[in-house]
Amino acid sequence: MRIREIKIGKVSIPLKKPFKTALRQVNSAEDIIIKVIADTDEIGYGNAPPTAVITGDSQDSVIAAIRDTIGPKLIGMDVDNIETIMTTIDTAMLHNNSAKAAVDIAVYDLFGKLHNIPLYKLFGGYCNRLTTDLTISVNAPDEMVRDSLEAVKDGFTELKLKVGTDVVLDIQRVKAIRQAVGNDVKLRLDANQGWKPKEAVRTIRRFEDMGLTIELIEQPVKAYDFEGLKYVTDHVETAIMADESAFGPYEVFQLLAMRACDLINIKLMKAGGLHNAIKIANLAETMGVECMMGCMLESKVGITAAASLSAGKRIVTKSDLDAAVLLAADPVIGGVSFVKNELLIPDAPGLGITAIEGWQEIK
Ligand SMILES: C[C@H](N)C(=O)N[C@H](CCC(=O)O)C(=O)O
Ligand SMILES: [Mg+2]
Repeated sequence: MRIREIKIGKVSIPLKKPFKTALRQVNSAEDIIIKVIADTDEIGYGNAPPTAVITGDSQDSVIAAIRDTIGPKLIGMDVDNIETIMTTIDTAMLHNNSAKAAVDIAVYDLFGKLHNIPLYKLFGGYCNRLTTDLTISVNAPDEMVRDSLEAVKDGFTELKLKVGTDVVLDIQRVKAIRQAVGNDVKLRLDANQGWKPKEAVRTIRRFEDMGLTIELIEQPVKAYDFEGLKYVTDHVETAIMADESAFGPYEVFQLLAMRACDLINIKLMKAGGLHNAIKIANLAETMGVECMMGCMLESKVGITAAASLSAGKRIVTKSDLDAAVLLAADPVIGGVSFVKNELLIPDAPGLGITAIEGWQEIK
């Protein structure tokens, strides 16, 4: 099976509610969905939601990287030679990790189809269902309480609360939500780089003194501030997770060597795809550091790829794969299915995706 052509399309999917973090606010998921087509007419699907504030990628940069630089190098390559394909993607250009991720996911999808194996089994087959949290956007405390209660009513037992805009408000937010949802719901926080190191320590200690029982806190400080992240990790009891700091395998290697965090959030769009995400999981496992599989605001293509890796690997013990739940529509036929807070991974070959409704090629 050889790669014959790569087609690129855009989808714009409205969100059920505006998505707000300390870094950005959006009302829709703007995803690039690609088709890598083999000489057998088999299609591998991949996606790249450009998240400029986190990865530096825009729609135009993703399209140009795939169309003009990465894609042409792959035409005619044998899908069975996946190791060489992955090196070709990785070395085609610097950065542009979301574009690389889209192509990498689609090639893995084809590889799974070629060998008639679902990707979660290819990656280790540890389990075939996952529990995801649901993200609560950062808003006024009463609005976040309403959103949290609605999520619990819908069956979510783990909530990821966005904070990081104002420490005084953040304490009010978390206190009000803990009081409203009770002690059986797990609360994880994501500050999306919004705090300074000392401010983070003071705030997290307040949560601890108030007995708010926070499972983990994602990315309290700036992505580049590894020393600041370590300072926070060393000075609080609560588990600290690196997200934006934990970009690709090299950054994760550095964070692990520094013991700068307790947990790693793996995202395909930061890592540049499944190939590098596997390296991250292996590095973390070597150091005994558990991982969460996270996502951007993206279609079910990327969620299925991320869920397949998460289900395959034992070291990935947590999932923040809620993007498809936040979307008001799902154009992806096949892939993972959602039952309340559970993702069920299909046993079909590759990603198990058969079509994208309304997908239109852009030239
Ligand atoms: C959607 C997911 N639950 C999430 O919160 N991801 C964010 C970044 C996503 C974005 O801004 O599009 C995160 O973990 O920081
Ligand atoms: Mg995060």
